[in-house]
Formats: sequence, C-alpha cells, structure tokens
Amino acid sequence: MSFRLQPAAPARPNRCQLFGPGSRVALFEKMAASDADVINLDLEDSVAPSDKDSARQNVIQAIGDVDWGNKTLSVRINGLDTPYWYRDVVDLLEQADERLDQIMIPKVGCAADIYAVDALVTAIETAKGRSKKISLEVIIESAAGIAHVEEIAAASPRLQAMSLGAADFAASMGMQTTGIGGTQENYYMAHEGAKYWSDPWHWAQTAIVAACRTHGVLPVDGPFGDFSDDEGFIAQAKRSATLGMVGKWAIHPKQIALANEVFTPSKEQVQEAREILAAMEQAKANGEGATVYKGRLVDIASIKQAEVIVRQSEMING
Ligand SMILES: CCC(=O)SCCNC(=O)CCNC(=O)[C@H](O)C(C)(C)COP(=O)(O)OP(=O)(O)OC[C@H]1O[C@@H](n2cnc3c(N)ncnc32)[C@H](O)[C@@H]1OP(=O)(O)O
Ligand SMILES: O=CC(=O)O
Ligand SMILES: [Mg+2]
Repeated sequence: MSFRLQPAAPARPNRCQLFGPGSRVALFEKMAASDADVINLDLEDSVAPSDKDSARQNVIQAIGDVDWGNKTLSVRINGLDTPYWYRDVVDLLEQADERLDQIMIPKVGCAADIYAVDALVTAIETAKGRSKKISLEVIIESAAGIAHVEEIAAASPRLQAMSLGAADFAASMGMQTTGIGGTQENYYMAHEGAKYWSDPWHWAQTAIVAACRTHGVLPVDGPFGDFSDDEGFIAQAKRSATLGMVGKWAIHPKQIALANEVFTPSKEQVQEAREILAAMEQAKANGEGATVYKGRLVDIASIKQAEVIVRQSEMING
C-alpha cells in the first residue's frame, strides 16, 4: 500500500439500481416495493422533452408521498448541456422532502461538471436549512468522461457512486453498434475458423473501477438493454463483479433478482473466504506469512481478498 491509504467506499448495498421514467407515475409504487437497493427516478433520457416539467413535479411529489423503505433514493437530473438541469436541481432541493438521498449527474465530462452541481446543491441546502446532505452519483458515458475519469472520481466528497452508461458511451465513442451492453457480434478474434468473442466494455469498466477504488467511490455497471436476455445479463454482471464493480442497473423489473444474485457473494464464496482467514490465522500462530489452502498458495494478500467477500456479505446480510 502507498503511504496514501485507499479510502473505503460507502458501506451500503448497491447491488441493483432500478430505473423508471419520472413521467410514468404508475411505476413509482412498484419500484418502491421492489428488491432493488437503489431507486433512480429519471428526469433525463427516458423522459420526452415535452414532459420534462411534469416529470420533475411527479418526482418531487413522489419523494415525499411514496414509502421508499430503506432504499437509497436517487433522481437522475438532465445533463449540463441542456436547459433543464439547473431547474431540476433547484426544484428538487427547494421542494422535495428530505427523504431524497442522492442526485445522479449524467454525461459528466470533467471535474468541473461536478463542481457546478455541488456548488448549486450546497447553496440551496444552506439557504433552505436542509439537514440531510445530498450525495452525488455520476455516469461515465462519453469519451471525455472516460478520458477524465480519475479527476471526476476525485471531484467532490459528496460523490458516492459512478456508473458506466453503455448506450451513450457507445454513441460518444463512435462505436459501430446499437446494442446496450453485453456481447457485440463484431467484437471477436478469429482463430482456425472459430470465433472468440471479447468484451468491448472491459477497458472502460476497469478504468472506472481503478478511479473509484482510488477515491472511495462505488463502481457500478450500467444498463443492459435486452431485458429478454437473462443469460446475457448474468454473464455481463458476473464479469463486472469479477472486475470489482458492486452492482448493476435494472431497466426492467425482471433484471433485479438477477443483479441481486450476482452481486451477493454466494454461501460457497463466503465459506471459502472464512476458511482462508482461518488458515491464515493458523499460519500466523505458526509464525508463517504463507501457507497452503486446498492445494494452493494463500498469504497475507489472501487475507485482504477474503475480507472483501466477507465484508460484502456482512453488509448485505447483516
Ligand atoms: C439506456 C440508457 C438509459 O438511460 S437506461 C435508464 C433510463 N431508462 C429507463 O428508466 C427505462 C426504464 N424501464 C421502462 O421504462 C420500462 O421497463 C420499459 C422498458 C419501457 C418496459 O415497460 P413495459 O412495457 O411496461 O414493461 P412490461 O409490460 O414488461 O412490465 C411488466 C410489469 O413490470 C412493471 N414495470 C415495467 N417497468 C418497470 C420499472 N422500471 N420499474 C418497476 N416496474 C416496472 C410494469 O408496470 C408491469 O407491471 P404489472 O405486471 O402490469 O403490474
Ligand atoms: O445512461 C445510460 C446509458 O447507457 O447511456
Ligand atoms: Mg445515458
């Protein structure tokens, strides 16, 4: 470890973020009753321009009226390149109940984008005497966002989570696809007549994970558009979890259980982690830094790996 210690990310479950358009009021109670850890009421790309004002009012009303239980409640505002975003922030902070936890900023391109929202949020919180400090989450979904990902992760102490937005990311990068996440038909290696598919999202995901882990932010995988493809969703989520992401969006309720399953360490994973910790306790008692567990090396680094899994499990299961 560097002399500068790695800060811990917020200790709250973030296995699934369920999205719903702010213009579809009928979905709000269903979202609240779901098993998602985080709710994202959307004012941005799932809301038509003609509905922006009414969606904002629907969301403000629902923040206070609906019982959101112990979920993290977040609202995705419009991008800083639109005429809507300042009104989203002002009205939310001036009018919405204190139940609101978080604001999601889409399409961030540099640290100054977060600075601008932070400054506005801070001024309104102070002016209105709001007692709960609103946290922020961002979406990396542009070439600029991924190029500046580390400064974005470091931009504000309010920042709790960062997602990869595969749809806008693909568009901004000029990727030749209309798929939202998952396997891309043309992204393969060819060898002796067979095709081997690779993962075009991998490099952006690892950049996000590294930036987030450096600055104590939760890294999250964004949408998987084909909600009839459970197998594809699970494969994408498993790759994300293996890379260090803590959760994934659901753009349809059927994806919630899939995300929760993948991002909750299994009984077997937790048992193995605990056995490794016990083996290392025994090694320590014997004055050893390394030992053998099930025929493989475990050493002091293995303690930290095992603790990641045990901590995740304890946070989720209590
Ligand atoms: C890609 C880039 C991004 O920015 S993604 C984030 C922004 N997008 C969104 O927020 C879209 C979220 N999803 C939706 O709007 C809908 O799920 C879409 C995809 C349009 C499908 O809606 P619909 O045709 O009603 O689905 P369905 O008939 O299969 O619904 C089955 C039951 O589930 C409900 N449902 C639907 N969506 C949600 C949701 N997001 N949250 C909670 N519940 C939902 C439906 O109302 C329906 O319920 P019921 O069985 O009739 O009681
Ligand atoms: O906002 C999400 C995306 O994929 O774009
Ligand atoms: Mg987007």
